[in-house]
Amino acid sequence: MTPSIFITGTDTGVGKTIVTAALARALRDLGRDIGVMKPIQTGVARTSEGWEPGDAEYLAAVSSTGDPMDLICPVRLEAPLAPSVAAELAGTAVDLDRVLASYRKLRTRHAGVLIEGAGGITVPIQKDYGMADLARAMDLPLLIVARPALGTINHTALTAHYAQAVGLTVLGIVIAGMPAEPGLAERTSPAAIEQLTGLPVLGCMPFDSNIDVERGDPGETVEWMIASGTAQRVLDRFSLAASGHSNPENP
Ligand SMILES: Nc1ncnc2c1ncn2[C@@H]1O[C@H](COP(=O)(O)OP(=O)(O)OP(=O)(O)O)[C@@H](O)[C@H]1O
Ligand SMILES: C[C@H](N)[C@H](N)CCCCCC(=O)O
Ligand SMILES: [Mg+2]
Repeated sequence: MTPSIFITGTDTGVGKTIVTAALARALRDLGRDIGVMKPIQTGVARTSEGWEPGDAEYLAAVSSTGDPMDLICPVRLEAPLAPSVAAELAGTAVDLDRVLASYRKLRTRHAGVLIEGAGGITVPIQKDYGMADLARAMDLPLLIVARPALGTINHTALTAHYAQAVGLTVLGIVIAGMPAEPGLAERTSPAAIEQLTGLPVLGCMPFDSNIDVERGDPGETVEWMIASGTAQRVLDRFSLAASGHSNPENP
């Protein structure tokens, strides 16, 4: 089964783009027809040649899906803020019809699509419409990307509980940027998160100094996605959720 997943994070800057790109490339390498999407990108400057590159360009470069950039990233805003706030500053509103039309088009071009949100799950896109509403409108389960450092238990549990409270299915958690020599918090948080949330930590991606976002170089993260079994665990969790069971311990 080819998955479509909405990738959210416990915060901005936690590694959603790095994880989404590596997962998309890994799933494509495993033979899955996957597209990528960054529906709303904020914090990118408009130049005389168009928009400066952002997450969408990294996702496109790493995954090589070959889709037009205006489908991968239909809405861009200059201010490095939540979409609703950035749109208001620009004197506009996020065009949700355009976002959903692009998503539907990508779904016709691929068997599955990985969608990267902006910031965390409660971030507003319009007044009274946030990332969780978008995930629901797309009818997608979530993957949560979290930091390895102290504080991540609380941020991850809050994200998971909020998502589930508004009716979203959470497939699991990927921790991004695990240091080569993890401290006590980094070593113990994954198990604590699993215990607290009842959700699986599907992988702890190592910190990779070879990642070069501007050059579209994912370092070793694609190989890690496959070799660590993380890509396969994501596939398994998606299949389980699609068959109506969200808890692998109780299939
Ligand atoms: N595994 C990793 N190894 C090394 N650096 C990482 C790793 N994961 C993330 N980073 C670093 O953290 C930065 C932020 O990650 P990323 O851009 O994926 O965050 P994000 O959650 O997508 O943020 P945004 O909300 O802006 O979309 C990256 O530019 C990268 O330098
Ligand atoms: C600009 C940044 N990199 C993201 N694209 C947007 C993050 C919005 C976070 C809003 C918030 O939670 O305060
Ligand atoms: Mg990102």
